[in-house]
Amino acid sequence: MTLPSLAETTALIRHRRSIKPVDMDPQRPVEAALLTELLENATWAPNHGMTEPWHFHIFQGEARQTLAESLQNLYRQTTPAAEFREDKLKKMGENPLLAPVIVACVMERKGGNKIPEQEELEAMACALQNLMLSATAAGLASFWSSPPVLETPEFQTWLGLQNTDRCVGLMYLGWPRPGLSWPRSVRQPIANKITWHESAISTTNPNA
Ligand SMILES: Cc1cc2nc3c(=O)[nH]c(=O)nc-3n(C[C@H](O)[C@H](O)[C@H](O)COP(=O)(O)O)c2cc1C
Repeated sequence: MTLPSLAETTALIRHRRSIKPVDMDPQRPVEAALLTELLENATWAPNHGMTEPWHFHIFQGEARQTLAESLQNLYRQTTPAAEFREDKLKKMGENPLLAPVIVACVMERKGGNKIPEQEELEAMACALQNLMLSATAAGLASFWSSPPVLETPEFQTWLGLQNTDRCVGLMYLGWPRPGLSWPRSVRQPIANKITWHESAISTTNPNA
């Protein structure tokens, strides 16, 4: 097996962008075999205790309309009046119809008393990054959306989740619409984010 070089891996990681559903081609399907491969790659994420806490609910075809209507109904039902926004409601109805596939990514709690929930959520984030990088490598656009409605008991009931499960996001996947210019992004210089520890330092608390 030939592994991608570091330069190729770097290029893939830096090429991945959040591409909104409006920039996807809703007419062009994502083949089931490809989608399955991407989701299988997601499951190769690190996970403490090998609990493999993921479950993926795939919405495509007419199921997207059901998802859109349900998101809108749940948003109306669960959003406090002071936070309610017409533009958000509209997007919830539109977005699922703009992408050919939406994957509701669920953390199914498996760790019991041994593995903290936080660690199973962290494993989910690793899985979603695997999914987005694999999608990017295949030429697909991806977008991780996490509207607060996903955290409501009403949404959990609608999707048939246990109350210990958490839907960490809706992953929109699709082919980029023809003519899309791939968005650019920036990151802060890495030097701002690193502290090197090399010389001997005191092992006692200097403030003690
Ligand atoms: C946990 C998580 C949740 C996110 N939820 C949303 C979201 O609800 N809406 C949104 O516009 N972007 C969301 N994003 C995408 C970020 O906005 C995006 O990653 C960021 O702007 C950097 O852009 P890039 O992905 O192109 O590098 C989410 C990302 C993560 C990791």
